[in-house]
Amino acid sequence: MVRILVADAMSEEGLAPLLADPTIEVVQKKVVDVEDELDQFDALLVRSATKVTEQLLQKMKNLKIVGRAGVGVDNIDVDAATRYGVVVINAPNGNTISTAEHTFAMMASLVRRIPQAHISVKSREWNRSAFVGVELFGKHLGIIGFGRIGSEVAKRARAFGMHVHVYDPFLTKARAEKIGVDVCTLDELLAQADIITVHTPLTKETKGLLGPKNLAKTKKGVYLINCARGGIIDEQALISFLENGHVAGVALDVFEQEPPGDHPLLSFDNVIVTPHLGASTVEAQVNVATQVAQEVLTFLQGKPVTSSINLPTLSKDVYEKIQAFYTLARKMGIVASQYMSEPVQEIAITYSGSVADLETTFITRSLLAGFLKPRVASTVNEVNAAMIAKERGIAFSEKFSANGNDYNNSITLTVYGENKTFTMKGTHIAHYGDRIVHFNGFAIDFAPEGHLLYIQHHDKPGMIGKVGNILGDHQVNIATMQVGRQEVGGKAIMMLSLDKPLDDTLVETLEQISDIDVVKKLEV
Ligand SMILES: NC(=O)C1=CN([C@@H]2O[C@H](COP(=O)(O)OP(=O)(O)OC[C@H]3O[C@@H](n4cnc5c(N)ncnc54)[C@H](O)[C@@H]3O)[C@@H](O)[C@H]2O)C=CC1
Ligand SMILES: O=C(O)C(=O)COP(=O)(O)O
Repeated sequence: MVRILVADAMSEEGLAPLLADPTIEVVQKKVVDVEDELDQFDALLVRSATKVTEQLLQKMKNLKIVGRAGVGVDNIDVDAATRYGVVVINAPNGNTISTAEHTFAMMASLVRRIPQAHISVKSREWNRSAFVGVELFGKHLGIIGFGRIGSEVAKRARAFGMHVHVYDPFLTKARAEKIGVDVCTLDELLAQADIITVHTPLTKETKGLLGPKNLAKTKKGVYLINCARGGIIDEQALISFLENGHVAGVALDVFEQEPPGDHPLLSFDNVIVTPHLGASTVEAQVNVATQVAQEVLTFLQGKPVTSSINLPTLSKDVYEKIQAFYTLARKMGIVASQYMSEPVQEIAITYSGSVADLETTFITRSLLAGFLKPRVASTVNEVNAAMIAKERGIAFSEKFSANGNDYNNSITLTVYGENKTFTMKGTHIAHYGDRIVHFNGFAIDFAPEGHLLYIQHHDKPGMIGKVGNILGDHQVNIATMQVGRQEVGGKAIMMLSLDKPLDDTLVETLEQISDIDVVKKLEV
């Protein structure tokens, strides 16, 4: 039974596919209420309230995936999740419209002082002259961060007859032209805008982006809006610029600390606030919960997820094309790691023929995961394989060749160890399966599966018989056997597939046969 912890409030309608699955148990409780069972969950679904820290990840020993029903993953320690091999996914566009609409609602409320007027009338006052606002029409709106939400805000601003100026260092000219906005530098935006709204993620670069220096570059009487993340507008600087009257008003949906408690900003009459409500609509909540529920289900079925933060993203089509090579690569990694039972400095992978045209990042990670699995105690998978390889000082590289060298496709793996180098080549043949066609300098043809026994020996009559007799005497049945040699009477190899794993003592017995140089058990 798969167990999923839904730690923040989420739409039941969105979670329906998980709730309806009889193989899944969904527990809808806060983390603090399931402290004793944390190691029993396979998946964790959160919004922004639950902090997915390294400590929590450590406790959730069985966790495979974290689903963020929303956009921002700043409440999740993605690096730690990656290290632990936990996939992190989000629902990037389910709440875009709701947040853009909320931003607009805040903008209109801010310039027309609707919250203040509302409180006044509710207090039985009728003070029309105290609430004279300004129009949005004809005003210059500066949008910092022109992604999904920023661009939806721009569309609405244009409908209101506003001039839209955009600053986003990652925005391509082509996209800006298509949407028809004025792309400018941050300084230009700060100097021109009557209203500034921020729609970036919270990163090292955007933290305090509107701090004392940049706020000083804004027009006197500017209005500011933050429906993205607390801290993009520096709260201390904001207080100073409100106190000196430079900033005419502020609308905040988000805070550096949430909830903000008794924050000084809350004392200003011209600061209007909501408790992180950007995504809080029925529609957005159904959208984001549906997206993460579907993705988690897909993931638990062993299929590729499309909105992962720490995995290469694959479409279903691409996944279907790479799946065979993904499996072949994994097996090659497992075999190579056991054969090269020594410290390794570099792994070079060459993709040839049809596989060279595919998205190979995932295939490479699969190979690395296979290679590292016997060497590391912790979970290793596609999520953290590249990171673990780097941590262990194992460099890896990919090369591509259009020519498959007699094969429609092939993956050649070269492992550089401290004392030796090992090469193997594998191919995937439709309706036949995975085959290793070169092994350690020998042409051969075997399936990388099950209990394999590799023997390197001198090409002499009777060698196969000697091995066969010993295995037979110990009730070990040989399922298949492939042989290869470099030249008559030279070095030769046998690759045996056995019906059961071999005891180490038997390996030692085989090693003692004269003319046998190497015996390796390879378990795939
Ligand atoms: N208040 C709420 O309830 C919600 C808040 N959000 C927040 O809104 C923000 C935007 O979300 P989306 O538009 O979906 O994200 P997005 O990823 O589509 O857009 C972010 C944009 O910011 C730009 N950017 C990154 N660094 C920048 C920098 N230093 N200066 C200027 N631009 C920069 C990126 O190029 C990108 O175009 C996020 O912080 C998200 O967490 C999202 C949904 C709901
Ligand atoms: O999606 C986002 O980034 C949000 O900020 C929404 O947060 P929430 O899911 O409403 O806690």
